[in-house]
Amino acid sequence: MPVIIREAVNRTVLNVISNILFSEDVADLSAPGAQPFRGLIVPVLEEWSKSNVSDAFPFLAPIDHLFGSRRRISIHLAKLFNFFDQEIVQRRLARNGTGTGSKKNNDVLDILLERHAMSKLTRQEIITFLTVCTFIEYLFCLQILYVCGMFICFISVQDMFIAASDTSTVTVQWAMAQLLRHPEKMDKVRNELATCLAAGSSDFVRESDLDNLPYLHAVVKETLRLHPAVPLIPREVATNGVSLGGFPIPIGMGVVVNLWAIGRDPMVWPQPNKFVPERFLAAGADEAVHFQGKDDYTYRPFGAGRRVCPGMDYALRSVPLLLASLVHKTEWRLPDGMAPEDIDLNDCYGTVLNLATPLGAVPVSTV
Ligand code: HEM
Repeated sequence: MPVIIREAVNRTVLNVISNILFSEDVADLSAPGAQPFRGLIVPVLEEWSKSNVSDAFPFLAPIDHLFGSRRRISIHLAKLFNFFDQEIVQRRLARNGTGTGSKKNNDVLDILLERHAMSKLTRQEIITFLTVCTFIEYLFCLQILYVCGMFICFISVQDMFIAASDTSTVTVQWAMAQLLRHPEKMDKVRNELATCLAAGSSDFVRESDLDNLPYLHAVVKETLRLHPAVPLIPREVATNGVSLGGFPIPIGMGVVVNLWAIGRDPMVWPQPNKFVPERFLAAGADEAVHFQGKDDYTYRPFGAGRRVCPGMDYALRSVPLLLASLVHKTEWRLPDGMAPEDIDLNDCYGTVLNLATPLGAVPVSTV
């Protein structure tokens, strides 16, 4: 039975976030079908991505608040708030010694409750913080303001959209699709992992192993070059005297930076449409095509400047770790009758750049 890679990775990503926040898994990796926690998030994101009449006619905002998606969002958010409120209640009971579970978990909730005990944070502020942390992987147009020495977060939904899907998940999915399409590259990743982990005592890939897995990182880099999760970045020209390709761009004009096209520029990348992780291993290549770039802008899958992706460092640890965990000691086979070249690498662009056809593969344990 094929596993839908995107679904499995997405559940794992959710569990990573929930464990950082309150030391619990919120998604069941083995249960098929809809997940209760995801069921709390997805309706909010769906409503967020819909247009409101007041987007075009701001004076009609009161009507949206009464009948539009803003009203439905508050109903869905109330359910999520209630979920976090229960988490707070249970943790406080455990800390008082009257509930079950561990008294101290050294997670974000513990830190927030300590601030609460010092009267530096209200319960509602804790709930707001947990909610924003949950969405931060999903949200794209968002601003975080720091108020009163503690985070109070306001989400500013711009007039475009909310990313209802998550960047790390699609990147892992693209990497798996390319590795299954190129079995010889998959073998290289697996051999590198086997060699690296044979030197240690663990069967599991750990974050500390990542420093010894250059080919794995090259695969992630090549995946981001060909399939940047966020392919288009909107910007507004902020100064006078800007020109692009000889055309003057007036101040205030909107421009769109096309990371997808930059990654496939034949002037920069030989055989631009081919999946060749080795190009990132050539002598000096790593220096020249580092994510932060040099002075040129030939490789910027996380954007650039003041608005550069703040999740970059986290993504550059979590994406390789997720990918390595998927392929280490598990062989992935394509569904019966499917050849590597049958994998559909066409993309579709909604809020992130996704595979048009979800990737399914059959895991076979090699332990
Ligand atoms: C492979 C994974 C990821 C990719 C390819 C990616 C890519 C990007 C890109 C291209 C931008 C726009 C940057 C710009 O405007 O110059 C961005 C913005 C952003 N990313 Fe990521 N991202 C990833 C993962 C993450 C993660 C894991 C988080 C949070 C934990 C995150 C949070 C954000 C936020 C909050 C912004 C908006 C920053 C702003 O507008 O000031 N991203 N990301």
